[in-house]
Amino acid sequence: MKSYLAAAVQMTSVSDVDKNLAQAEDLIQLAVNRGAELVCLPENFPFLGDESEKIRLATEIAEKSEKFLITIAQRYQILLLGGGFPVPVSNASNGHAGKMYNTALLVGREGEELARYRKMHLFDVNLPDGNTYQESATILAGEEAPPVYYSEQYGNLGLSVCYDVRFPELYRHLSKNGANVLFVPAAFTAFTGKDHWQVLLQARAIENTSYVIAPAQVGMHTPRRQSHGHAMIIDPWGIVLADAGDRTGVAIAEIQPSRIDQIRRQMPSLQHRTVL
Ligand SMILES: O=C(O)CNC(=O)[C@H](CS)NC(=O)CCC(=O)C(=O)O
Repeated sequence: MKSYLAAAVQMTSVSDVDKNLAQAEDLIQLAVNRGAELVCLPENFPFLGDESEKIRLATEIAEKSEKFLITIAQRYQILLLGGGFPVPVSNASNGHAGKMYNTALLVGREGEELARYRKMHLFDVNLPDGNTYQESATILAGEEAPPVYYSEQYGNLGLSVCYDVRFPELYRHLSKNGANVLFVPAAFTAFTGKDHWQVLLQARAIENTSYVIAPAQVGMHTPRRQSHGHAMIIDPWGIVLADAGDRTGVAIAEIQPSRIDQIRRQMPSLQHRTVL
């Protein structure tokens, strides 16, 4: 593994797929110009809007998103994570007609698929601010544990999506399988984000002595849907290395193998796990 720059993109996706992909490319270009070799896009990067429109556009969103990730990874010669987009369930005869998986896809420099993960934990929550979220109305929960992509150059990259961050056992699974860089692409609500987002991310970094790369949605998507922002990169000690604040942009930081080794020597908690 080498030292390299990683970027967590922060954007405001709306219900216009082409506009979102254009915004994503602008921000990827910004990150690449600053030297990033691994760039991560947030959950819902190609679409964030009305649920019925998402269902109507699902096939188009899925196709355009995959094509975009492949084309852009090749064009800029980067590793590119698409942090979450709907992919229609292929076998519609199994009782899940019209449902989708909230899918994260990691693509390599030649446009090759490196890893894929279907979000396991669905955000079915009524918030005290009056907003209700029923992700399971349109999304089917993934049934396979998240993968680790083992890279000689970039480290062992563990996948997850958004609400997963509240389930530490998922990250334990990743670190047990060797992950030392964890992706948490998100569209965190403004309401929960202000109190929970950074704390949860730092906890996942500290307890797994791993880097956390957390791209984010920010701002108003619809008149009722606002995201918290603060895309960030956190080191294995839990220190926030970069924070994109509350506007669109990129959080960029160096991922250093020597830092992972150092922290895992200083705080060998992964070696002290007991079976409960
Ligand atoms: O709605 C869509 O179009 C796509 N899905 C999302 O944006 C997902 C599910 S609603 N958002 C989250 O998981 C937020 C979690 C969160 O904010 C928390 O855990 O506090």
